[in-house]
Order: sequence, then structure tokens, then C-alpha cells
Amino acid sequence: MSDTLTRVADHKAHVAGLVGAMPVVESPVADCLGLVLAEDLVATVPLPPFDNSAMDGYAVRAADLASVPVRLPVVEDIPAGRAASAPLAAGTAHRIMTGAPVPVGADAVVQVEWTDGGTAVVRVDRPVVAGQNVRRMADDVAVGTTVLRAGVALGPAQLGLAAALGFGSLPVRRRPRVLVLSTGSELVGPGVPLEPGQIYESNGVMLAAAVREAGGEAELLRFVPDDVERFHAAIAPRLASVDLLLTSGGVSAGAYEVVKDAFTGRGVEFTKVAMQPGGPQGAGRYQGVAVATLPGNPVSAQVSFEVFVRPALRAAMGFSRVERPTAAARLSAPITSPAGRTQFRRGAYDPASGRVVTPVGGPGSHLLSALAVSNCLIEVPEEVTELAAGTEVAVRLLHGE
Ligand SMILES: Nc1nc2c(c(=O)[nH]1)N[C@H]1C(S)=C(S)[C@@H](COP(=O)(O)OP(=O)(O)OC[C@H]3O[C@@H](n4cnc5c(N)ncnc54)[C@H](O)[C@@H]3O)O[C@H]1N2
Ligand code: MOO
Ligand SMILES: [Mg+2]
Repeated sequence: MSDTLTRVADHKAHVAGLVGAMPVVESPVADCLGLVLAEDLVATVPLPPFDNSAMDGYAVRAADLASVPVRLPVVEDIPAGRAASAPLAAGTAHRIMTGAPVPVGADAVVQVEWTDGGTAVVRVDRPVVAGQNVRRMADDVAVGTTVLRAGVALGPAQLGLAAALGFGSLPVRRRPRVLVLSTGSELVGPGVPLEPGQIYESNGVMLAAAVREAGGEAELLRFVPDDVERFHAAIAPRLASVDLLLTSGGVSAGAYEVVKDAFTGRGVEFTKVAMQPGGPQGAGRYQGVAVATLPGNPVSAQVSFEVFVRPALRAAMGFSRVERPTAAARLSAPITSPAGRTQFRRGAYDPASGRVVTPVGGPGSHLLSALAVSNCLIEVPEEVTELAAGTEVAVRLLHGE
């Protein structure tokens, strides 16, 4: 048995290299939230597509309102979605609604509040200048404009713009497909009373959610017992359709390390990384498929996901920034950390109250409830073993992109 530890950065690079860039696919615009645009998006129609009214009111010639009040016959009614049948003649008005095309011959819209609201004849009480309340064709986007660059992350506003320009689908890097598999003969599902030695399975639920939060697709396989044959039987039919196999449990030094037993000598390397939690790790390629094997302790599994797997998935999706945002914060309480290991302590960070971070729970990697009330990881470098209250530390924010 060797005590040589793998550096966090080295294991991270190993995992990152396993999941290649996802292929580019055409995806319906409505399904593209959180994906990365793979090619520049160039407008093929102008936005707005035609001159239209910014107000409910009357399309007029500004010159006809030189002296107000003035009465103008209302010749047409133009709701949104329809064009006027004839140009506007001098000395007349068309009733017009917001978004409706401004008729040829009109150069302004007077809002209904400045009139008596007449439908046959309208009395206009205030003048307008030419161009008033008219939204010009291409005011927002001209044909041929590159509106979104390849590499941009698609959020609601970007999808809205693409839809407004008439795009039904967009070229994006597809979501990585991840098979999440939790191992352990002690694991059971909800709704059954626990027999001695059993626990409710939680890593699978947590890791599948983490995959989805990262933008991936997760298929969840829970309750795979510590039995190598059953482990292989569980993954065999699914391997061909996934980009990453993500397991939890069965990788440390015990007698029933199913994941280690199933993969040792078969393309997956097992190691101990210089971090806490998340020491025992494995990564490699099995039958051509990327594999990351996370330790079973719940906090270890989740922290390892954050440190190693999430950045790899984000990179595969084409994001240029794959790391969570970090912040500088002051510790509200002292913490200790094992020598020679980067420690990721769970913390509650409050930017509003003087950028203070409060360590939550202890270092134990079974303390799931502390993880559930934390919003950041406090990163304590390898060489540091003690940090006093008030020390400035780097925190990794768990809810940002
Ligand atoms: N002799 C040594 N023992 C251990 C070492 C070591 O270096 N030498 N490392 C410890 C560390 S650190 C960790 S982390 C764990 C990792 O163990 P495994 O990956 O083999 O995980 P298991 O033994 O299967 O489980 C550990 C722990 O987590 C619970 N667990 C597992 N899966 C789930 C799940 N899906 N949902 C909820 N809880 C789960 C399991 O019941 C155990 O309590 O090894 C240490 N031991
Ligand atoms: O490294 Mo283990 O992940 O400390 O509990
Ligand atoms: Mg074990």
C-alpha cells in the first residue's frame, strides 16, 4: 500500500481529459436554456420587421396637428397583426394599436390619451412631432447583424432574441449524458423501515441532481449491491449510450470495494487525492466510456463532484468559464485542516453582512445536513493547518455559474 497522494490539480486534469467536447446538434430553441451556442447567430430578418406603433392611438401626419385641437376623420382601424388596406391620406387618421404597422403616409402616432378616443372622427388635443411613437424597422437589429457569438451561454434573453428573429432551433453542444450509479449493499429506497445496517440511499439522488444542475442529462441507477457481477450487469446495457459513468462508493481500502474490484486493471486508475473530503478517487476509460468513481461518503461524493466532475461537464458543453465563481471572505470562526491536504469545508457566506463566511458543521464527510445549509466551500490550501477567526479565505460559491 502506498501513501503517495495525487495532487488535486492532477486528478482534476485527468477527469477533464476524459470527457471530450459534446457534438454540435440543432436543438429546438425552447430546449436550449443553459446550453452554449456553437456558431455565430446572424439575423436573416430585421427587428422590428416593419415600422410599427409604440402606442395605442392614431396614426397621423404630424403636419396635420400643427394647430390643435383638430378633428380628423378616422378612415381605418389597424389592430396588431394586420396592415392597413390603404395609405393614410392627408388630413385623416387611422386608429392604430401598439405593435401594428404604421401605414404608408403616416409619420407619427398620437396616443389615445391625447384625443377624445373617437372612432369615426377623432379630436386630437396635442401635437406630435414626426417620428413620435413610431418604432422603426431594424431599429433593434439589421439583417446580417451577428446578434450572438459562438460560445455564448444561452439564457432567457438570448433565447427570446433568437425566437424574435424567427429561429426555431439553434446549433448547440448537446448535454452530456451521465449514468449515475450508487453502489452499496446497505442502501435501500424510501418507504421501507430500515433493517439493522441499512441506510437510505442519497448519493444517487444528489449526484443526479448535480449533473442536471451542471447542464447534463442524468440516468439514475440506485441500489447496486457490492457485487462485481451485478455491478457489471447493471452498467453493461447502458454504457454505449452515455458520455460518462459516475459511480459513488466502493473505492477505498475495504474488503468489499465493488467499483475498485470491477474496474482495476480495466482502464480506471484508483488513487488517493490530497484533499479532504474526497480522498479516494478513481478515473479512466472503460470500454471507451469516461468513468469517474467518487467516494461513498455523501459529502465526499458531492464535494468531489464539484471539484472534479462539474468543471469537466461544463467544459464538454463548451463553456469558456467552467469554474464556480469565487469570493474573498473573512472567517467568522477558526478552523483547522489536515496537513498536506486541500480541505474543502462547508460554509455559509453572506455578502450582505461584510463578506463573512461561517463554517457549517465539522470536517466529517458524513455531515450531510451541514452541506444542505451551506452555500459555499471554504478552500484551505494544502500547507495550511490552522486559520484564525477573521482570516481572509477564498470561498467557492455553490450556486453560481
Ligand atoms: N482503511 C481506510 N478506510 C477508509 C479510507 C481509507 O483511506 N482507509 N478512506 C475513507 C474515506 S476518506 C472515504 S471518503 C471512504 C470512501 O469509501 P468508499 O468510496 O469505499 O465508500 P463506501 O465504503 O461504499 O461508503 C462510505 C460511506 O458512505 C455511505 N454511502 C455509500 N454510498 C452511499 C449512498 N449512495 N447514499 C448514502 N450513503 C452512502 C456508506 O454507507 C458508508 O458509510 O472510505 C473511508 N474509509
Ligand atoms: O476523503 Mo473522505 O472523502 O474524507 O471522507
Ligand atoms: Mg468502502
